[in-house]
Amino acid sequence: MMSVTTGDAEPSGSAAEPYVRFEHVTKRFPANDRRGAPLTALRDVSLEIARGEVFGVIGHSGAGKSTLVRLINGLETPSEGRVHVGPHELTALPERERRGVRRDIGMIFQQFNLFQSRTVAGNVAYPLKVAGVERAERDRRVARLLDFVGLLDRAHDHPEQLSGGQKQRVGIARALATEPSLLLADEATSALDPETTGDVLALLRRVNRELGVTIVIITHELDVIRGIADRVAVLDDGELVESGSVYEVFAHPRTEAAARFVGTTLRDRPSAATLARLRRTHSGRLVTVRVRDRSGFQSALAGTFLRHEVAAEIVFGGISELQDRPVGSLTFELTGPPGAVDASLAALRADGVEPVEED
Ligand SMILES: Nc1ncnc2c1ncn2[C@@H]1O[C@H](COP(=O)(O)OP(=O)(O)OP(=O)(O)O)[C@@H](O)[C@H]1O
Repeated sequence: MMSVTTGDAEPSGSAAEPYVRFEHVTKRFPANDRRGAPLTALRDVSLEIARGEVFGVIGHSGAGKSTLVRLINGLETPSEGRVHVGPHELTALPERERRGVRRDIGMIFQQFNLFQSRTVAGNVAYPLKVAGVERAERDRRVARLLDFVGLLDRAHDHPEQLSGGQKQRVGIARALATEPSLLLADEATSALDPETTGDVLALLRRVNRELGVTIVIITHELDVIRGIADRVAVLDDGELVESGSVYEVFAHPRTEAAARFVGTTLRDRPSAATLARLRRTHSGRLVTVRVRDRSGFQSALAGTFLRHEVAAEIVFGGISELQDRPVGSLTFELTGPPGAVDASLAALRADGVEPVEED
């Protein structure tokens, strides 16, 4: 492990102190032409990001994710509301001090943004040069950083000689060079294949856990959030529609927008086509139940059906894991004496399970 210090950052999970705070932030951009209405990129967004956590922001293209990042690093100012980073309220700071806050924030990008004419070591050294760090100390830090990201043996190569994943490792080393407390990752894995994405996320996890750096990761990919984030906010058309632990938001989305995101990757209700196929081979009533993270959940289900003399056959669904907790849904074909199926469903509802009858 390297000995890079990161200010007063605490290790992941131990702190609830808000580090980044949005208070009713709205960001409008002027219309493209004189007669058009201004464009609202973010509408009344409030959120808190704790020191030491990995916070994901997910949303479709144009949802306002990059605008949110640019408000955190002070490259944009809110039209309404306030943005706090650490003890500072950004809008209240003069530009010179805002630059100081920015120095404590590292950034990585989808297209890596490396200097092609500089070597790997030269890219990592660049921010240290700008900060006036003297040569010997610079060399020491660059070597430590390249060792940390596993690229010490590529120090003298140029970016064009590297794979996408390696380029992003250089990007990460460069972003960490000035020992920031916060790392902003804007679609940092979107140009990478799934396996390389996994490697880069694992590295970011180490940055968080071993160096105590708070990470805000912006993405349109659910798997990225599942792979790394502690908490997540869902942005939809400029509005923050839901936020919470990754498990809460993805296992039990409360809004249509979050459910749309989740439904595309987590196993959920059968599609219309699947349902039509199931109907052809199953004459009983089809009922879907979301898997709950509580012990004995499935035996309780089985017990309820048994008590009501209802035969329950699983015909669709599955269970996977999210943050080490079970998540998924099961579709049953239920058959039994008159009234028994309804009675068993009423018993499930009384027990807090929400069976959904497929029509
Ligand atoms: N400087 C700007 N001037 C005018 N409109 C802007 C500006 N920056 C962003 N927008 C608009 O604000 C909205 C949100 O953009 P933003 O880039 O934040 O979304 P995003 O979620 O990051 O999308 P993507 O994933 O495609 O980058 C878009 O409609 C965009 O066109």
